[in-house]
Amino acid sequence: MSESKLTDVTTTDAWERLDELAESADVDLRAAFAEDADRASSLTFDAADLRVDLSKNLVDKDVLSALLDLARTTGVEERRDAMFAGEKINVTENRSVLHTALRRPKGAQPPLVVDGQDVDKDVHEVLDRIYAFADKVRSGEWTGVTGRPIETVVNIGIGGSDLGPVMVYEALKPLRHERLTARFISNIDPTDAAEKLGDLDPETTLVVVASKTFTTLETITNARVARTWLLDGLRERGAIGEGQDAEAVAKHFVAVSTALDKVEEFGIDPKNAFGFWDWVGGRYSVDSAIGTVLAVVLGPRVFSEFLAGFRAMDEHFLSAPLESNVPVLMGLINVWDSNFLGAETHAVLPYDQHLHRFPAYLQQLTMESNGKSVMWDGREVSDETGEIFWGEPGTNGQHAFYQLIHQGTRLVPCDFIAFATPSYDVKDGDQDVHELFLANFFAQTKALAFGKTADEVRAEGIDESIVPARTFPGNQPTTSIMAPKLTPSVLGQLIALYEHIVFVEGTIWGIDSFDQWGVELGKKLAKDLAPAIAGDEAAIKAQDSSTRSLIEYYRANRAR
Ligand SMILES: O=P(O)(O)OC[C@H]1O[C@](O)(CO)[C@@H](O)[C@@H]1O
Repeated sequence: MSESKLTDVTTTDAWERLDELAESADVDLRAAFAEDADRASSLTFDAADLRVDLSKNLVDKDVLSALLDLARTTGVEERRDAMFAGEKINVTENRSVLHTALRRPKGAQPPLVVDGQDVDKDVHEVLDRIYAFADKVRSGEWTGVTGRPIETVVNIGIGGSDLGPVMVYEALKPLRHERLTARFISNIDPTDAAEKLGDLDPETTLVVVASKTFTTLETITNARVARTWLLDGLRERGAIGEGQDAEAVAKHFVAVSTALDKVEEFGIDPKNAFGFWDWVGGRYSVDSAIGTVLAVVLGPRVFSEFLAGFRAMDEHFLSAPLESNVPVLMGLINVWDSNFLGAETHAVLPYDQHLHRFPAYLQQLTMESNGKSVMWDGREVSDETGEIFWGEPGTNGQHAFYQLIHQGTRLVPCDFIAFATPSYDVKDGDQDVHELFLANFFAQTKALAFGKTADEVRAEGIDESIVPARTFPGNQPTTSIMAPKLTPSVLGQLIALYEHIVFVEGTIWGIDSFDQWGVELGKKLAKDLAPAIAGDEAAIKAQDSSTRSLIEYYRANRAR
């Protein structure tokens, strides 16, 4: 997208209209549902296998029509098509943004060729290699250096090289190979590696070092720690002798990266490395080779169903008209809530224990993507960007923070996610426990939308003095997302849905959702601070007084 095409969205007619509507319109959900018997059906949409009910949001026909104008004015469809075609829409890094190419089926037409690169061919070559490797590990043909089959796959990565794999593993764990489990080391806090490796048997452990850049301090440090752990462990039990380190590393370490030269420098055989490309952002990479741990433990069939799910949502995003395009509508409603109604945060509340890491995954996807204050032409934005995402699975959250959503002073839009069929059929006597669980899901969005009036409270004979405390204002916006079951495909659909929501919001705000310069300064400073922490007096003196005194506290209190 050329700079000249970028108009500050806040200067557009659509924005002005939305400002007016926010001043004048006061959508009352009780009244809106009472007046329009078709509200639920007209605001419920299907996208692939997802049923998405937007009717409990604070929108009416005028608001939606102005929001759709905003999407047209800001060229959401044109920029979407540019992204899928491989145009360099990541302007600050001069890169294409092609995570959607990772899930194109073999033989998709027309083929995707970008800058002379046959993207489809490259994607499927890597996928085929990953699947062949996964099959070998799963069948027991690939063994550790002592000939024993692999039992634990340890993924070492951070950010996008961790959050996606761990979230998907947790979500689909019942589908894992019966011999294989996965563990995930991400934090440079030595506790993480110590606890995750401590009780493992090096003879049956395979380490996947996952890093797009292969320079990330946490990952490279943890990979070295794991290599030392592996070699020491094998030596201690006499499993390897002098000169066998490289052989052991070759059987127990594989790597995933865009920087295959650095993988080799680290000592991992490039034969055991799976590549991807700079046009896959870290937080958009779970469906690239970064998912190798998943292909191994869950299997190639599960992984390909997962990819097909992403693709199904991509097709919806590409082809549905704006008026029924779910990622577009959800992105627009998020803009309405945060820029016009003053919502400061956005909760995502999955009613499925297997999705317990989904909110953490979405935090990186949404906040690293859209936490920006300059537009892609370098000018400062004129209004808020980047929603703050947070959440926990239901029903746990109900007993923790829902009070604030129901009766606090803030507007907290919530996405509720649930599945018709549970992973486990459990009965409490005659009671289907999943039905109890879903009763909570339905009850919460109902209570948030319609509340409980003072008269309804009084009608229950409540003492007048506590009627205000027991009244629920309602009118809290929610979106309900349901699907038949949490399958690999449905999970892929959900992830792609949020990827595209982020894209829509970023396009409207005119920001580059695909860079992450904001994390660079801290990374650099951490490296620069190392000498001061190690006791270099000159380096300590060079610090500001607060940092200096914190380092001095550390040095005085570190027990060894
Ligand atoms: O995969 P890498 O290169 O190790 O990076 C890990 C993560 O670090 C970040 O660059 C941010 O620090 C993320 O965007 C990325 O997912």
